[in-house]
Amino acid sequence: MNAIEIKGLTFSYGNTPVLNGADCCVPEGRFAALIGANGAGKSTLIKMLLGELPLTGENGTIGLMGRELKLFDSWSQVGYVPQNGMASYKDFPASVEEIVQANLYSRIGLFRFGGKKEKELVHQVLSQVGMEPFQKRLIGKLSGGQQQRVLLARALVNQPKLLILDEPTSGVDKENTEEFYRLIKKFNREDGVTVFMVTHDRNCLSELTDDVWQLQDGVMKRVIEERKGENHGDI
Ligand SMILES: Nc1ncnc2c1ncn2[C@@H]1O[C@H](COP(=O)(O)OP(=O)(O)OP(=O)(O)O)[C@@H](O)[C@H]1O
Repeated sequence: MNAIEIKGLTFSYGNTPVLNGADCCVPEGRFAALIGANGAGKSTLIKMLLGELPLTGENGTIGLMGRELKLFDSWSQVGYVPQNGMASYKDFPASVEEIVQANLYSRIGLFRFGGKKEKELVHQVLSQVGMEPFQKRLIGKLSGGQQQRVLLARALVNQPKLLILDEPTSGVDKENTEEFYRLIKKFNREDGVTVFMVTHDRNCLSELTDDVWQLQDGVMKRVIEERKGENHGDI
């Protein structure tokens, strides 16, 4: 089964076309990267995948986990890590554990507090990403790299089958970037989570990914795998 299947996807902001018949598929269990120049439409494509931008019959089709997007309702199977997720929320009044637990709302209910089981899940996933010691800290008081690890824990707390990341290490230092990559590689290789990651960091491609897709002129093509160890720098 394909975790993601995109066929003939088109999208315009007003009269400005961004996607122009994009096709792509990510089989279950794979680690795929999406690369492309600034403004190529990568974030637009991610927003369409997440149902944040409208998809009509004329825009082509998107399948998630074998279901058409408009019929898809298993959103707890999809984890999402945005770019610089907490950068604009320096004073956000929530602790690390509250941020992660909030993503369990579909099982807890919006106006209820989590029980022992939910708290255990939160602590378990924070410990997997090395952030358990920070669980009581306010999210806005952590470094960018630490915040991204918390957002990874938040995405993983529902044990998703598909993890979508939009430039998750942008603005994060080298050491934290490597740690972040080590974590997602582990979740992909050991737990079988399918990964679809937008990135400008070509150095990570050969080490991490099974497939690399490039978005250019509104269409997607699979590009030849990078050779391990070659340094192509940023796109
Ligand atoms: N809400 C919007 N309204 C109008 N145009 C938009 C909107 N969002 C993005 N665009 C335009 O659509 C194009 C694609 O933007 P998008 O953010 O998807 O590119 P990207 O590949 O993610 O870029 P980057 O690598 O810089 O993050 C750009 O030309 C951008 O200016």
